[in-house]
Amino acid sequence: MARMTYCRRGPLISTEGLNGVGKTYLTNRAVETLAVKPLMLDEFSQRANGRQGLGEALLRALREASAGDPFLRGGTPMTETLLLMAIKRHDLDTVLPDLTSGRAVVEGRSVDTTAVCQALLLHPDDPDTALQTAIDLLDLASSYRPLPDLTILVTDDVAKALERAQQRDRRIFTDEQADFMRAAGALFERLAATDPVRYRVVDRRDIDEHQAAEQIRTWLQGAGHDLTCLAEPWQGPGTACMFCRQHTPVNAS
Ligand SMILES: Nc1ncnc2c1ncn2[C@@H]1O[C@H](COP(=O)(O)OP(=O)(O)OP(=O)(O)O)[C@@H](O)[C@H]1O
Ligand SMILES: Cc1cn([C@H]2C[C@H](O)[C@@H](COP(=O)(O)O)O2)c(=O)[nH]c1=O
Repeated sequence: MARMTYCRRGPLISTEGLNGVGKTYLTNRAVETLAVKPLMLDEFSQRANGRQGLGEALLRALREASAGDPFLRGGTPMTETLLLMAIKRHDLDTVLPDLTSGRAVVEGRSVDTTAVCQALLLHPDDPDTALQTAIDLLDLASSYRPLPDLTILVTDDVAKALERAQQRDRRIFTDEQADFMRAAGALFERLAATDPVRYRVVDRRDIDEHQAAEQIRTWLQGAGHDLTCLAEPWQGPGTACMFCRQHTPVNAS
């Protein structure tokens, strides 16, 4: 068994949840009160005309192929899955220097969204198989890049999230898109329950926005402790940490 070595890298944190659930709003409120700010990596919808580079070009290709669908569905779910995972790997590549210097990074959506949305596309009428597929897709994603150290899932009434998303984006979701969102909400919650170590869930049905932001703040503050070295997941045991370059000793247990 590999022995853990502790690393001075910053924590990689993701926020997850449905469109309009308040991930960005609540995280920004939580971060406002932190003395040391994490680097915030934009959600996809914030990137429309901003960044240049390979990640943006891949996202543009997905947008064009899906002709305005909010869930980037172009009809070839596995190809889209691999491109989405490549974008999330690209996101990680862009923040490696920050993480290496010890800074926390918060990604608005990470590979969990990809796993949930693509699993639903592959198994629209079978929630149990969709859950297993989401777990399998996360496993695939974790061979591209390390999973986040902490994932904060924000949940709420789907109808409220939908209303906020529609108002913000000035668009009406079709009934089919609203159904997809409902199914994604249920799958996010089931997926989170499979990994209580990585996930924290904040449910806006139970607490007000001040309490929710305070809860997120506490989790962000606690995320930097006892982080271990991480090798590139596609390399074998005993390879150097991708952040501090230490070699993790490999011990037979
Ligand atoms: N408690 C709140 N009070 C007022 N406005 C809110 C609240 N929560 C969210 N909003 C607003 O609702 C909209 C959706 O919230 P936000 O952009 O944070 O959602 P999101 O989860 O990041 O969504 P997406 O994934 O679609 O980008 C935004 O316009 C935001 O300002
Ligand atoms: C990462 C990712 C995103 N999507 C969808 C979800 C949203 O409808 C849009 C925009 O995302 P934002 O980050 O909330 O701005 O993209 C997806 O379907 N699959 C994914 O992997």
